Amino acid sequence: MTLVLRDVVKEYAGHRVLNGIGLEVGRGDFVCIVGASGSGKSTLLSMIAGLEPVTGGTMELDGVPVSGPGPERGLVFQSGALFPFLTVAENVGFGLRLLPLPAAERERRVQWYLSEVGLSTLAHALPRHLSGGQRQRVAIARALACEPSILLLDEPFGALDVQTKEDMQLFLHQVWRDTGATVLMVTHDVEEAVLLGRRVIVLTSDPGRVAAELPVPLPDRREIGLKRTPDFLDLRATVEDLIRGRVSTRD
Ligand SMILES: Nc1ncnc2c1ncn2[C@@H]1O[C@H](COP(=O)(O)OP(=O)(O)OP(=O)(O)O)[C@@H](O)[C@H]1O
Repeated sequence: MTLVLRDVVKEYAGHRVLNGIGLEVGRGDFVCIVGASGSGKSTLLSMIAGLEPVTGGTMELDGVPVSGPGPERGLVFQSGALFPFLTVAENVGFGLRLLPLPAAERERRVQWYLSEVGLSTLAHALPRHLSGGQRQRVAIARALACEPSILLLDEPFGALDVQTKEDMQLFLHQVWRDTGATVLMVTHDVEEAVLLGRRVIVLTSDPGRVAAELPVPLPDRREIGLKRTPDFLDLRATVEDLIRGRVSTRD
């Protein structure tokens, strides 16, 4: 799986929101896109998800132009957006109904991904009985159950308290390692981007452009203690400077 964007432009009513975006995401990668509010992060992800057309440039998944949504791209939003009258298991299985799979395979995937996100015991619960973190786990399991080529996440932990957010960040990272998924996540949280990404792409605003693409010099197994290491703190400061539009002196 390779996602390639070349010179992508997005305008709303003649107003240029994104300009000349180039991006390549390969199989098994974990890429985080950060930028200030209004830099066009959500717009970029919506275009990759096929929910918004591009104004210019090209966007291809394995050489095929992206022209609409597809099951090979799994999407998770900040709100989780679960179906309130479906159980946890039914929510996880929802997207599978659209795939040509035998019933037994659907059931196997629902059970497997529920266990992967640690929610097997809540399979028959309704979303309103879950905590915010548990709801996001269901949303992630629902997206993963379709075994997408790429998982697209838009601020998935933005609405969670600090502790739950940290737990969920490490959880997502573990799921990524366990399943070999390809992940593209947008966030305004620089610390989150550096903690999780193998690469961090920084967008500047008005119009949104790629200011830098930075490799993250941290081990593949991430833990919270890494936030205090010099490599982490250096990269975080570099990204923050880039977002503020300061020329960084760090390499
Ligand atoms: N449907 C739309 N119609 C018109 N303008 C839009 C639309 N969607 C987004 N925009 C504009 O595009 C710009 C980028 O918005 P977007 O939501 O992509 O930014 P963002 O970086 O995700 O911001 P945030 O971090 O605050 O969510 C903003 O100026 C926004 O007003």
